[in-house]
Amino acid sequence: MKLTIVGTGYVGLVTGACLAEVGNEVLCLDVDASKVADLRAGIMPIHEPGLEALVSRNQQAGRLRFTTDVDEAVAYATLQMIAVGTPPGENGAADLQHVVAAARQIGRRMTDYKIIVDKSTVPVGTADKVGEAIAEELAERGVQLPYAVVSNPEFLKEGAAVEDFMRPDRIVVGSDDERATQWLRALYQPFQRSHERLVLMDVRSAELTKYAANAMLATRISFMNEMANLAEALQADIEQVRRGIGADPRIGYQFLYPGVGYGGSCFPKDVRALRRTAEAHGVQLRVLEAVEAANDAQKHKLVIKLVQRLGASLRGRCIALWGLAFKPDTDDMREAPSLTVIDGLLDRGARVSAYDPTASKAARKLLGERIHYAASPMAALEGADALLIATEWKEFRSPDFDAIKRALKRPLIIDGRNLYDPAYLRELGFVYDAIGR
Ligand SMILES: NC(=O)c1ccc[n+]([C@@H]2O[C@H](COP(=O)([O-])OP(=O)(O)OC[C@H]3O[C@@H](n4cnc5c(N)ncnc54)[C@H](O)[C@@H]3O)[C@@H](O)[C@H]2O)c1
Ligand SMILES: O=c1ccn([C@@H]2O[C@H](COP(=O)(O)OP(=O)(O)O[C@H]3O[C@H](CO)[C@@H](O)[C@H](O)[C@H]3O)[C@@H](O)[C@H]2O)c(=O)[nH]1
Repeated sequence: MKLTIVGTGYVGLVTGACLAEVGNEVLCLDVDASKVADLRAGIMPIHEPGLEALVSRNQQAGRLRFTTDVDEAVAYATLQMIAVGTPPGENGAADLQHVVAAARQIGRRMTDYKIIVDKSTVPVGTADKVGEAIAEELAERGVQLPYAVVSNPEFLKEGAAVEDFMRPDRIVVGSDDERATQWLRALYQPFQRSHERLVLMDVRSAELTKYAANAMLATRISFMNEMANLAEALQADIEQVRRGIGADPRIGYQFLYPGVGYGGSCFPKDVRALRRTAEAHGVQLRVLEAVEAANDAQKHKLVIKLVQRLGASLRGRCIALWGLAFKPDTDDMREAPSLTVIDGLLDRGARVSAYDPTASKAARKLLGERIHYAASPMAALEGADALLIATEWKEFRSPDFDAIKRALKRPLIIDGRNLYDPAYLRELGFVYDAIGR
């Protein structure tokens, strides 16, 4: 099958490469000419495990191409998948300008039946807006052509995006058009050989499903962060509590890790956008209000703990920070909790020496030279008064604690990801503060 992907970011590029991998011919369109030039030259715009090899293999096989030419992209395929960004607008609602622009550029050029697939995360009613934008463009041209708008939200996680796409738990397709449904069923057939994964529903329900899923996961995290704060006050250990509740199959183990708050390009913006949607329809989402407030507070937790140890002013102090990316295995800095930690440290007069295996370049774009970017975990510790951990990269899990102790001015570790055994670290002579234990 031939298909066009509009927007070659995290979702568009992974979707394009994975759909090419199963034999489709995919043309990825982007307005960012330098991104397209890099991709053509084999340079990946993002760090995502397995992606580079996948892109390169399918490029070489001629199944995956990149372009900035909108005429070519619209003419290329019946299936036009929109995977452009939907960043938060002024009041937190999803900004749909890129989605609508993508729809208009299709409407302006199409000459036959098109299926427009919304893969971007978009509020309920967006498929109608996309349909209207296309209808307006067609009317302007004085032509009548058939088209369908389908909602097919994406559930991949950064850091595991290729794996998530290739082995989906479910594929949600919201369609009110039988012909379009059949196309989508055929497109996803290779991903459901062992059992049916397609969850078919109406368009509006599919749009809401995406937000409901992210809101539910964000709720679990904020709930656990609050339980962790309570565990600290009660001298209980949240890690033991986590195992105790996760064993209940009704609860399960996943997404129960307390930490420095959720970040990334999805949970914060999607929780906010869902709240705005609800407000616009006169519905109060009290739970999500609290989820967001709890998360905002949690992002300050590391600095609060540090201040409890070193005092309110951090002037003259150097603080080492391990981890900048919002989660491991990505270089994405969008809404990374580390940014709140860094602001808190700099505001109190500290110098920050940070190490991240992949995200330093992306962090530098946001922070410039306000912090020092160390070349290795150990280099970040030289002369530092304490070590803070914001991201659970694998390479931080089993460090040389003797070397850490020698490098730090005082043996103080404040761990926002509960990587180590508190009893063991105290035995080694560290002052070790974690989350909820
Ligand atoms: N990042 C994730 O893990 C993830 C997962 C699931 C869903 N989503 C959703 O998918 C959407 C895309 O997210 P992302 O992280 O991939 O965004 P991104 O910012 O990484 O990529 C978007 C791309 O679209 C391009 N673009 C913008 N307007 C365009 C146009 N008119 N024509 C062609 N290209 C255009 C941009 O240049 C950019 O390269 C968002 O709605 C997001 O919420 C993201
Ligand atoms: O137990 C947990 C799990 C996650 N997090 C944090 O939550 C954030 C989001 O993590 P994760 O969900 O793994 O990454 P994303 O790439 O943001 O993926 C989410 O957002 C995507 C975009 O909508 C969806 O497609 C995915 O299904 C959804 O998991 C990160 O800051 C994590 O550190 C925790 O604090 N505790």
